[in-house]
Amino acid sequence: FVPTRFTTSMVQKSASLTKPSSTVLGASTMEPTTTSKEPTTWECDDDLTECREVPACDEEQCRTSLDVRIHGEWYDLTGWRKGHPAGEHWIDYYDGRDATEVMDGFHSKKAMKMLDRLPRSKPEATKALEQNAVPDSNTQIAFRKLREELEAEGYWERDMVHEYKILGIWGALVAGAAFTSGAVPLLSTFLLGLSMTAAGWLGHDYIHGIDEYAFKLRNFAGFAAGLHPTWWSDKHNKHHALTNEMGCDEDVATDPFLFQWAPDPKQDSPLRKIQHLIFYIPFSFLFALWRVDSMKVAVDAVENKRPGAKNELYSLLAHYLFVLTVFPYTIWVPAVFMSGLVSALIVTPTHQSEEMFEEYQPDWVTAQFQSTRNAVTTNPFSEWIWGGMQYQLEHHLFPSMPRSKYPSLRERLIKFAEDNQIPGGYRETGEFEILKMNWELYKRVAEADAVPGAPPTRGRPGQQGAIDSTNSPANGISKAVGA
Ligand code: HEM
Repeated sequence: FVPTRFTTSMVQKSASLTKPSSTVLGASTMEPTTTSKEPTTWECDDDLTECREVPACDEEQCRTSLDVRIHGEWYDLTGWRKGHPAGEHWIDYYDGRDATEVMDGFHSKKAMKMLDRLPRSKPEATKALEQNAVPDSNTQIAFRKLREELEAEGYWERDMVHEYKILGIWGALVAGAAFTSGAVPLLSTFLLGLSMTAAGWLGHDYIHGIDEYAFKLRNFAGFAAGLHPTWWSDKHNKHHALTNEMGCDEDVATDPFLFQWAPDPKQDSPLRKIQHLIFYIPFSFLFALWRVDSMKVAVDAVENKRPGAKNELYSLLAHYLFVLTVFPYTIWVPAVFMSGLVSALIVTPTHQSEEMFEEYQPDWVTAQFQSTRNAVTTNPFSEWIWGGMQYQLEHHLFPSMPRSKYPSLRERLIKFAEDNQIPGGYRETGEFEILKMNWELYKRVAEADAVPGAPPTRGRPGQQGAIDSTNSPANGISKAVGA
């Protein structure tokens, strides 16, 4: 962890010369006469009466410092950002912001300990950063206390009987599908479809997990469901960090087939008007599309040398080798569509009918309560097939906690919501009622007129867009204090 600072002198020089109404011309336009080896740019006043030569800087060089607050302490992550195992786009987004909840939510004990070795922000920067950052709310502070209590009570310890039971059910379904594939193809398709949905939830558990058991099974999603762990981690953790944030959370970016709010006419689609009548078609494609995305990211991850990329690719190849050898395509293709439909019916209603946010939500805890609704299951089959997603709020607040612990959190979270006066409180609705709520939303949006200027579903700066550091609230501060 030796921090290597990016060049800042060029940035400060460039910043001091920049005027709001200036035009920047590329070197090729103005033919600079410099002999410097550094790339240069010319910056001129609007009327071109006065031009200055300024060194150009690429994205990396232009970055000043990257300061993130975690548990009340500011860390300067500038030198380390490239070392972040999940990619620098994650930490860039929190420049000048509080990242306590995402840090606690996504990381192992080992990662939390690494914090001790990271450099703290300069004291002169800290004061300015603190003034500009949104202060921690009482709800966030109370939530951190609750988390500490739960950790002390052993809520992150796995119940291995439960783990082996759910893994065993998956194995039995695959075996059942294989044995019946010749004699009873319809039953085989049904069992294989159920196994794929179950594999999706198990893979989800393991990739979120922060213990040795989960780390060992990280590639299960690739082998058993054909879903790539890094692809899933990027997409799904973004959904956890920025739940229902319009333009950032890809789980609510389902257009042009399904819309959760009336779009701008430019983003509209004729399909919207009938979305409540055809929703099951895009739902059925969920896993098929995820498999295509998984393959793309698998290759990309190997090319970009992301951690574990080769093994993740092999797990996908092993999956296809297995299903193509054991099952005829007339069984496994329909099974992919069936499992997609079942999984989409489960994942969509717990967020889509709740609050959508046009802006970044600094109080992540309150935002999770406002954007999430639990489903109350009515029978043991539902309790199993929902795969822990019925406890969506517990899962969103504590993504790395084993799912078997969620039911016992209900009373505590109800009290937490009351004590902290969270708007809407602890939200839960019967499993069929919640599906109806989702369908009614699709219908309402289908019947609404397009709204000029409505927020887009994609393309707002989220973690992936954060590499453009203009999005960073800390940008100006770092320059001002020369940090
Ligand atoms: C600033 C906000 C941060 C965000 C939003 C973030 C997000 C993430 C995400 C999404 C993952 C992937 C999790 C998975 O797929 O299992 C990850 C992994 C990881 N991150 Fe971060 N991260 C942040 C800061 C940090 C910092 C400051 C450190 C070091 C102190 C760190 C160390 C790690 C490590 C070691 C992993 C690998 C998994 C683990 O051991 O927990 N991250 N991070």
